[in-house]
Amino acid sequence: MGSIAEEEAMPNLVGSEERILVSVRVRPLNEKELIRNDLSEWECINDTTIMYRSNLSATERSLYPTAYTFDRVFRTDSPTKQVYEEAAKEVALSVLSGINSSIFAYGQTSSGKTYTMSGITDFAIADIFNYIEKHTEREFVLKFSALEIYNESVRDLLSVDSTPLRLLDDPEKGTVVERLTEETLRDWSHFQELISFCEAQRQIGETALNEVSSRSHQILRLTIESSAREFLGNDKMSSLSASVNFVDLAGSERSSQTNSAGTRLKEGCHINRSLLTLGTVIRKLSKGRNGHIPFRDSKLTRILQSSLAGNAKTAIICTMSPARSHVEQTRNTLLFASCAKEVTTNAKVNVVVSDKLLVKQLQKELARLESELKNSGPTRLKFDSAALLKEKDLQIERLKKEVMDVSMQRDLAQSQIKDMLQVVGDDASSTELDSLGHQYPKLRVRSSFDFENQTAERPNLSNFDCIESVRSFDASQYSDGHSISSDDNYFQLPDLQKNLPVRISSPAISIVSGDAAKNDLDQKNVEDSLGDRCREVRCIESDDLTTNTHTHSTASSPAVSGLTEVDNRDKENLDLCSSGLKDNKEINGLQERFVLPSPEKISPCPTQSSASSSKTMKLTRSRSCKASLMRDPFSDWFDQEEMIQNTPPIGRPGGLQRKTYTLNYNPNAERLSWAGYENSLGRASDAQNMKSSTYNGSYKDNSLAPVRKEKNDLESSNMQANLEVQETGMESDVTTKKFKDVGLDPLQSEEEKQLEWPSEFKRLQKEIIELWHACNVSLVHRTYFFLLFKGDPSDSIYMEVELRRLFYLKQTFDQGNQTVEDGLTPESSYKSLNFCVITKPTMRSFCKQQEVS
Ligand SMILES: Nc1ncnc2c1ncn2[C@@H]1O[C@H](COP(=O)(O)OP(=O)(O)OP(=O)(O)O)[C@@H](O)[C@H]1O
Repeated sequence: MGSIAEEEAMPNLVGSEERILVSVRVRPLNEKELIRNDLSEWECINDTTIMYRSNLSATERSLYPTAYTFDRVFRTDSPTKQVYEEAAKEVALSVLSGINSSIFAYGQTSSGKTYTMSGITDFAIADIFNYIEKHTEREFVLKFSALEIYNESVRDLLSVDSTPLRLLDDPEKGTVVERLTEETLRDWSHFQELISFCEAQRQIGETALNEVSSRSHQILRLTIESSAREFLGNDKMSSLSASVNFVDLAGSERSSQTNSAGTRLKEGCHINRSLLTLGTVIRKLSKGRNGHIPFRDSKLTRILQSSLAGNAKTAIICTMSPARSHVEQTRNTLLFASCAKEVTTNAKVNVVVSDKLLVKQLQKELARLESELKNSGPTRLKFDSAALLKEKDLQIERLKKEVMDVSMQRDLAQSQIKDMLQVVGDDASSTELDSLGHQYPKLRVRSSFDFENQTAERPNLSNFDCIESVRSFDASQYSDGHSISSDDNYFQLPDLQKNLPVRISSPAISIVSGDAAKNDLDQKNVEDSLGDRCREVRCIESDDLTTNTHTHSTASSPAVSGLTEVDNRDKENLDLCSSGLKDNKEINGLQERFVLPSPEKISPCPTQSSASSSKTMKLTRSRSCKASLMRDPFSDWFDQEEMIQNTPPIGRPGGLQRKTYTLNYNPNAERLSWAGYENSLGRASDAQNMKSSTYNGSYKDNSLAPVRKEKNDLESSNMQANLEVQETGMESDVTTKKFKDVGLDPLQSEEEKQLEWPSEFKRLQKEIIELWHACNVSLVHRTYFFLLFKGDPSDSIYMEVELRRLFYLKQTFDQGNQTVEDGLTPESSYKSLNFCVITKPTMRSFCKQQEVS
């Protein structure tokens, strides 16, 4: 070993890969083996190779090698001193140079591990004391600790307290044993004293193979810190610190051979399990350190992790019996040894530097780096800054352009909102509507689309850049989770042409211009600029493309029957909803503050007139759209709370009443108007008709399609999106029962009414997203629900009802596939939903595109 002073001056801080030193020691046949005339089957043919003497059968030859080579092989007559000198000394004493080291004894029970290890420990400690005595220029501090792992519990062998100790993970030291006693070793006799104490403490039991069999893994650890005396206490002081482990493993054993039962059997199981883990760790390490190494699978491998694969020099001495009766176990030992040969560790000198010295070293390093930067810096910096400037310029240009676009969008959006406000403001000033509103607060703005018949007039999709920004919520497209905005209120709908009625000619609504390619950004920006006042457009449409092929038609046309089918399905869904919601506390908790919805709200059906209103579009189901108002929707909601609560919530005797209006957009004036509504204002008789419009169909007999009394002039003008303002009620007897059944009883408790809608709504929005992800199927039936948020709480009600339905479907879907009604499984119902949530700017963009086209 070189001078420690020299090594300290240039310590091996980097470390180097080094293979584990593996030796095999063969003990002589013991008395028992001799008595039963066991033969010695192994022969050490030289200092490094051991051979199996007997002829192997053909099968054995294919399985086992006959010769095994290791760093060193010790014959039966080799004394322990020789084993120490040649197989352990160098590794053990490297601790004096600040290098961690470990010496293991591994082998079958009664093979001589304890015999070998105790000798090696003694020799090593003696050598260490000798070294210390000779090197008076350094000051050494020796700390000794001892532990055993017995039945997977760690015990302090230097303490009489047998409480299991915990293992902790230290970022620097690795696994450490909590509260392990560390004795400062004074001299040789002190060491002998401690060793005797440990031996007395260690778990030993008698087995058929060994009268004093070690039933635990024992780890004796000696930590040595040393410093040059001349630097003691000054700035230059640094010290070396390392540990050497002497590990006497419990022996692998076969319960049949050890005749173990009860406690011994339990011990044997723990021993074998931890040794198995050790074997696995060694085997994996021998193949490189790629992949997971199960160090944490046993306390033994956890504690020895750094010795097996980290900063340590390691020697393993495998002990074996030469007896034929143990040949199988011996082969296992040799196999373990062969793997261990391939394992490398990375030992380095562990220098403990004083704080002052550390600061000095760091300052020096800093100065070096600064000078390096000065020398090579200018050219690189110049280059870097030029590239950076160019990039920034480009970025500024891009941003300027975006700002312009966004400003334009904002201006147009604001003007549109102004128009809409004006429209609704006019509405609000109408005495008639006011009175209607108070009587029937659940006003709807509905759009009816008929788009299946427009095949010939299908838009050239290339004309619809905005389509990219209005994407279908086909769950399959979202299986990878892409395209969902981080904003819960904002979704991108990738497949508009499949889901929305698109026409090039005569757009019903055409609003604002914008760069379709920047739709996403525009939408967000415009959305931001509008703030809470312009929330979003929500769309849920029911469209059975395969079964409900409707033509635009009159009430008596086949299309109507098709529509009825759709509505029937919706009714079924509502029924499902109704029955399923009964026990759902979560959902029931959401009902507060809401006027009970009518069936039409849940399953809006196209009226006859709406069915005929669009010549070229198939009307599969009416939609509900409501223009966003400038006022905060939620404040509006609260403003109108009283009105809602004072309003008979579920219709009046006489049944459903509704009226419809058409939302018309005048591209020249850039103005939206409610054509039907204006008509109705202008004609008291119409209003009267509307009021008397009664939903005659029974909820039970599937006649959900509401009767539309109003047919305005614009409906015949080939408008695509006829938005109906409908006022709904319902058969009170049927509905009250229904909604009572499902927990939507209007007679809510005061407490329930206090719950805040906005936060609930936020939560529901999140639920929609989750549902959407769960709905990972290709959809035949689709349900879209347009909802332009405004201050009218009826929107919220509508939304809520749809959500309840969703919840119910989700709930039943999650519970299994039990058929609910009419052969309709919750799964099929659930899967039949396809949700589109379209932001208002997206909608505008879409409409604008229609106008352009
Ligand atoms: N090389 C050897 N020369 C002479 N006797 C030996 C040698 N090795 C072991 N023995 C004897 O064999 C017996 C068993 O040895 P030891 O207790 O060391 O085995 P072990 O592997 O530690 O067993 P266990 O795993 O059960 O604790 C002891 O009596 C020991 O003296």
